[in-house]
Amino acid sequence: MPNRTPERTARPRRFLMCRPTHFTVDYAINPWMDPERPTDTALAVRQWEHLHALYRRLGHTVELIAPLPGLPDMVYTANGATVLNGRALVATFRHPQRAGESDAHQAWFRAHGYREVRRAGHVNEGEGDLLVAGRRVLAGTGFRTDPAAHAEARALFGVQVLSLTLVDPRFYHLDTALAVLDDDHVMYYPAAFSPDSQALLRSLYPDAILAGRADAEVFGLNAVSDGRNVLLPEPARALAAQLAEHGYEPWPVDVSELLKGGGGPKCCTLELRPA
Ligand SMILES: CN(C)C(=N)NCCC[C@H](N)C(=O)O
Repeated sequence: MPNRTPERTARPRRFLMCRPTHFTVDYAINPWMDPERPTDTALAVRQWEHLHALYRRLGHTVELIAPLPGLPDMVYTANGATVLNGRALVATFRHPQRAGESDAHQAWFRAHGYREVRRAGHVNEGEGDLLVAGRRVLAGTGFRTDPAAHAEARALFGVQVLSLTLVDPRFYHLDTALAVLDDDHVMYYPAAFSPDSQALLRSLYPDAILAGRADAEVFGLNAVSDGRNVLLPEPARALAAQLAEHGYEPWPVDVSELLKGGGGPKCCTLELRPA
């Protein structure tokens, strides 16, 4: 715990979300998905609506992309692109089941005046693996995004891109194991990373909040921060308490239905960073 709790400041954000109208789990591309387990689309929609309303209540702007039939994972907009300084690097998905989402995102960014919209030339699952942290991008690899995509992001965005290797298949995207809290503060679950990546994270963020296994396993790190308010899955109670000790305001949200697809609040939220 810090000696003096710092004052945290919220910055209004612009997010892209997709209503889970067609949400279901009828294939398994991550260890959380079980097509045998029933899903309740109406409940997923209610949980999503609560998340959407909470962003608006906290003063954020939410834009919407239309859900398409046959793309049940489209609710996880974080995977559709990475957007920085008005440039959108649109995802190229590892699994064919999600490939159709790339066209939908590309069309959305083109229609909304982004100054550069580029389709990734390598497997790149958007903000699932490329997290903007101030003037750098933290980039995950190991299960989904190809390391070559990190170099492509560096070239397009012109910022430092640091590669981090994930080693536990349950934490298959970087945003399941690490959340950016503000430009220079993060929280993460060390065991999800290779020893080299753990050492890099320790040196970059000596005052990071370290999540325990129980909180990581309920997707507590799949969180969205505006610099002060942090939305995270409701069962991650110890992590919420750690956030409060560090001056953040935790907002527990019930995303139990959306977790059946292997995604939480962050997965449902792509940050748009205009020029
Ligand atoms: C935090 N995560 C993992 C995300 N950013 N996205 C969720 C993607 C879920 C989808 N069924 C898949 O496996 O691709």
